[in-house]
Amino acid sequence: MIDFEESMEKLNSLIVEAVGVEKVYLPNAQGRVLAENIVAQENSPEYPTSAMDGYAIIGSDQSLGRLEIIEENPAGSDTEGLRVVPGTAIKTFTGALMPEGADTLIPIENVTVEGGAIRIDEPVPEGFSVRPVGENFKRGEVLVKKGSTIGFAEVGVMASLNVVAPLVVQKPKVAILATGSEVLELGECSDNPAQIRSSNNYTLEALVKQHGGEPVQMGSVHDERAAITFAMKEALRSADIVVTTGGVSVGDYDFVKDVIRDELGCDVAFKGVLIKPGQHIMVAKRGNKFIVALPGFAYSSTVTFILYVLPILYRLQGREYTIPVVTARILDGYRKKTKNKTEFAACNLWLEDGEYLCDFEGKRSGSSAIMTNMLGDVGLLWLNADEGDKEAGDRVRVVSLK
Ligand SMILES: Nc1nc2c(c(=O)[nH]1)N[C@H]1C(S)=C(S)[C@@H](COP(=O)(O)OP(=O)(O)OC[C@H]3O[C@@H](n4cnc5c(N)ncnc54)[C@H](O)[C@@H]3O)O[C@H]1N2
Ligand code: MOO
Repeated sequence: MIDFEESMEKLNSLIVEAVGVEKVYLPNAQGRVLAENIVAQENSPEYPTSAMDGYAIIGSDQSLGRLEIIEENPAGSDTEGLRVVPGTAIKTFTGALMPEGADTLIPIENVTVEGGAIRIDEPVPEGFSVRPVGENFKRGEVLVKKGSTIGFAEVGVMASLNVVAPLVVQKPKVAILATGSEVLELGECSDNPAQIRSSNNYTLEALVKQHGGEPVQMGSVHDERAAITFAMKEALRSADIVVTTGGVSVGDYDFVKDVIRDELGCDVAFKGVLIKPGQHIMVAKRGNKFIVALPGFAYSSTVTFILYVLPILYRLQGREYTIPVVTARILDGYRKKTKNKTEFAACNLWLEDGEYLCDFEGKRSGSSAIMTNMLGDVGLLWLNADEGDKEAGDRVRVVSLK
């Protein structure tokens, strides 16, 4: 077994070619990763524009006290031919272009209309309520950077630029296959008490979706060499990454590791890492496809997916990935379970008065089967192989899973 640091070096040195790009209709691009810089092709606004309902005037004319209303200028109308000359005002509404000659918008609340004129009740500073050219953005500015995840603001900014279909990164396909003769699929009837529900493949499907991949849900297969080989060959046909759970440790029915080596002829990057959970993890390549075999326990497969599959998934999208870590103060201490392994323990993690705090209240101890420890505001206390127990008040490193 190699140590955790070496496994990370080996993982990072794998060559990962980013998947392709595609154009997607803007409303459907939410959550996708942008594959181009979005550059403003115009100024916004392109012309000085009124920010209030009122009268377009020459600011210095307010000293005259009374200005003649010569025209009306609603939003969306062409201002060609409209011109404010000294002593006059053009009624102008929010969003309308400022007519030529005017430099100030006096709001309707600041004037009294008397016949065909306005009386200035409360003057405004020159330039008041006029949105200057390029207030929002200027031609040539990069407004949304390549690599950004498209959220509501990105959608809004692109819509304002008439970007109908931005170029986005294709979603890498991640095939997920659970193995185990004891596992039952969702909804499947049980015919003996030794069976358990398969949760791994659904946990991992959720993680794939959350991190920009397209899951290819393959369900589960029994611990049979031929069935595993068949399913993995199928998976390799369509997916960029094939993730399996179970069948990687030392039992007589743990065939996954053998199938990867012997039946599929993959190049194994590493098998076995000094970590808890997940020591039996295997990472391999076949051509430009990745095979990551995770241990069967629910907690182990989840943690190792986060540590070993997410970096590949991100790099396939052309994105950087580093394990998201915060420094927290531990409130109740932690007894390290291993002497020579890097340990990841599910803890509660929260922010209070600008400081991260963590504790183990409500967390169960036992085997790596315990998935309920991942519920709620969870983090992973990260202890290096050479670290020991942590006492209440210690500063610790925690992987943030928000
Ligand atoms: N003699 C040894 N026994 C074990 C060792 C070892 O080093 N020597 N390692 C233990 C560790 S650590 C782990 S982790 C597991 C990993 O074993 P496998 O990857 O071969 O996984 P399985 O044996 O197939 O399953 C382990 C466990 O997880 C349950 N499981 C399996 N699939 C699912 C699923 N889809 N959803 C939920 N739970 C699942 C399965 O029922 C088993 O209880 O090996 C230890 N043994
Ligand atoms: O690899 Mo196991 O996950 O330590 O229980």
